[in-house]
Amino acid sequence: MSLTITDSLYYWLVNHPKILNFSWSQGETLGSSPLFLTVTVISYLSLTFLLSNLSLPPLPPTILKRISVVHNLILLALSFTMALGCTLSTFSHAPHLHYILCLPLKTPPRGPLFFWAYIFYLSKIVEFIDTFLIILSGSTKRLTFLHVYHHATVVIMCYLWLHSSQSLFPLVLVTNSSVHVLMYTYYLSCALGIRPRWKRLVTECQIVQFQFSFVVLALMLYFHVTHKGTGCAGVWGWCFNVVFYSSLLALFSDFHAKNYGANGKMTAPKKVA
Ligand SMILES: CC(C)(COP(=O)(O)OP(=O)(O)OC[C@H]1O[C@@H](n2cnc3c(N)ncnc32)[C@H](O)[C@@H]1OP(=O)(O)O)[C@@H](O)C(=O)NCCC(=O)NCCSC(=O)CC(=O)O
Repeated sequence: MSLTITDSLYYWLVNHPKILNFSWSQGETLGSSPLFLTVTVISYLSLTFLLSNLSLPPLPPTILKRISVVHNLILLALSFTMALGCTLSTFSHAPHLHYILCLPLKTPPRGPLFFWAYIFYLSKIVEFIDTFLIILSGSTKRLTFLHVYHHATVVIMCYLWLHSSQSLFPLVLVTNSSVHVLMYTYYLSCALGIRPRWKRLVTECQIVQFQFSFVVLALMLYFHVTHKGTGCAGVWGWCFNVVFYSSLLALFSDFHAKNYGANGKMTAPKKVA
């Protein structure tokens, strides 16, 4: 029985023909052109700026609650599936651990690992809805620089992963999707009217994931420099990730200090379940 479940999981998340034969081809795959990326990011930023300055009346709470519940459920399920799919793909398609930290130069962006990188990229566009939920709730003070900067920049990072076959993306993808399972469970509970006591744990898991990313980035650099021959694929993406994760680590540390204070207590406590 357990063998059947494992076989089904491998079929649907790794060996399905659509996954096995996936290929990111520049300009052909949906979302793979630089124009698509530019229009997507500029539209997100413009719409966010416009809608937040229009002083729209907030959506009635019951409607907002229903939309939030559906949106958070979708992203919770998607994050779980991406973490599992990419983990299983790594086990069955990475020849050795070294491979996921240092892809050989000119690795073509195809097969299961890149399929999950592509789904992850598209999921970051779906996450734009988070921003519109904040605007539609009327709590624009929650529309922080951290939030908008993160949502706009992470899409560019995922595009670069695919475009440059960036080494180490499988580890970052699995870590981030796992943290997002926790984060969307938190948001789902809030939308259902239950405010979890473990908000701080979510923030701390996010901070640990950024710290862990630096370990992974350092390992990739080590392999790149010491690798006999050509080094690892995606060194420009590596530079982008260093800058992006450093900024997120600083912003999240600041968020942590402001929200939970130096003694670990929430500075502005809300009703908890
Ligand atoms: C605990 C956090 C996850 C969230 O902190 P916040 O202070 O934003 O959270 P909060 O307690 O005010 O959120 C609860 C409110 O959000 C509403 N809400 C429900 N679903 C939502 C959704 N999908 N997106 C945004 N808001 C949502 C709830 O109904 C509730 O409204 P009400 O209060 O009215 O009942 C934190 O660690 C964090 O990430 N803070 C940064 C802000 C942010 O935007 N994070 C997400 C993207 S960054 C990211 O994702 C990094 C990563 O990759 O890990």
